[in-house]
Amino acid sequence: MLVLVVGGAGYIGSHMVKQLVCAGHSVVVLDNLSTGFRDQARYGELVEGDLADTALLEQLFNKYSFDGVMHFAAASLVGESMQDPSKYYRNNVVNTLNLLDVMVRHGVKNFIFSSTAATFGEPEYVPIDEAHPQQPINPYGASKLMVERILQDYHNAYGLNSVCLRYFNACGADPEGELGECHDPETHLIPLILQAASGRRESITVFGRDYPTNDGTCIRDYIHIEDLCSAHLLALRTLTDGVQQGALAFNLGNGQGYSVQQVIETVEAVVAEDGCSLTVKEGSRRAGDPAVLVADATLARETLNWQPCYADLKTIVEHAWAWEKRFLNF
Ligand SMILES: O=c1ccn([C@@H]2O[C@H](COP(=O)(O)OP(=O)(O)O[C@H]3O[C@H](CO)[C@H](O)[C@H](O)[C@H]3O)[C@@H](O)[C@H]2O)c(=O)[nH]1
Repeated sequence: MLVLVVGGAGYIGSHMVKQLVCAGHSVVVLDNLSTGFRDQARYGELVEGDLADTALLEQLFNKYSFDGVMHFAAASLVGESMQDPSKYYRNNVVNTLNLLDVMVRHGVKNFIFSSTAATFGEPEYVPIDEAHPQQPINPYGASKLMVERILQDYHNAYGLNSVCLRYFNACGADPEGELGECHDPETHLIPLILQAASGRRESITVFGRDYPTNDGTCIRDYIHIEDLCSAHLLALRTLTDGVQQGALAFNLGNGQGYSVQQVIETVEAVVAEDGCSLTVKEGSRRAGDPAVLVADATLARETLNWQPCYADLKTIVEHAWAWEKRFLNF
């Protein structure tokens, strides 16, 4: 297969490109390297640019006959989306429309879209399955839900087949240590704790201990990047093989929640093996954080035959720590 991976130099996209190449597929990466890194684009052919550039998209689709497109490029900071919704609707919705319209014009029918648990908003029940109401509470979640709805209409009108994969908490790193998480700024819990352990950051702050959970800290469903990527590959295959058609959507998580406190304790245990420790500070709640977010991913397991390999948080943290350790002089 020849696959276009948009945002293929970012955290999730770069792992996806490696997995596609290792599975014997050819990949063209489109990335403007604003959040992606040249160093992360070590597989596939890199084209620098973004989805706002429709002339570039036309050129790419004229040059290559893609079997499918995977779209990872998005702005994804909840807080920023409240301050600057225009950026989110333009980047995540308008630019995605540019891509979809080029696909339709060139008859490319298979599309895999990075969606998010944020499309559900405040959970009415957990674990969250696909039947859960989607009522996003921030522009980031709303922008992703808009694309989910657009994809349904594009299937009905233009026969575009798509799979939306709603990530819970993506984490971990390439088990071979070649790729990992490098957001700037970093906002995600596991890399922040690891940076506190490696000395790149002074401390980690717990955002609230007064949630209605066992230890008072928020619970999340941490899903290894490799498992996320394997679901994408299965999703693409189910479309290209003609097994499934339509505008599909699946929730992706392990179905097991860990509290912030449990994550900190797991990291402490892993980094202690290298003689490292960290300073934990107490903070107040972060606006917009639900107490518990856990996925019911039964549909993905049954429909795509998806079998995540890394349900154990310690292994996830070990892979992320191996990546973080390149900043230490070990
Ligand atoms: O310094 C920190 C950072 C995070 N947390 C806590 O750790 C948990 C996880 O926070 P992350 O920021 O790592 O992840 P989120 O659950 O907020 O974010 C996830 O869900 C979001 C939508 O809800 C977006 O999709 C985002 O990209 C995805 O990682 C939350 O309870 C948060 O309050 C802290 O206590 N301290």
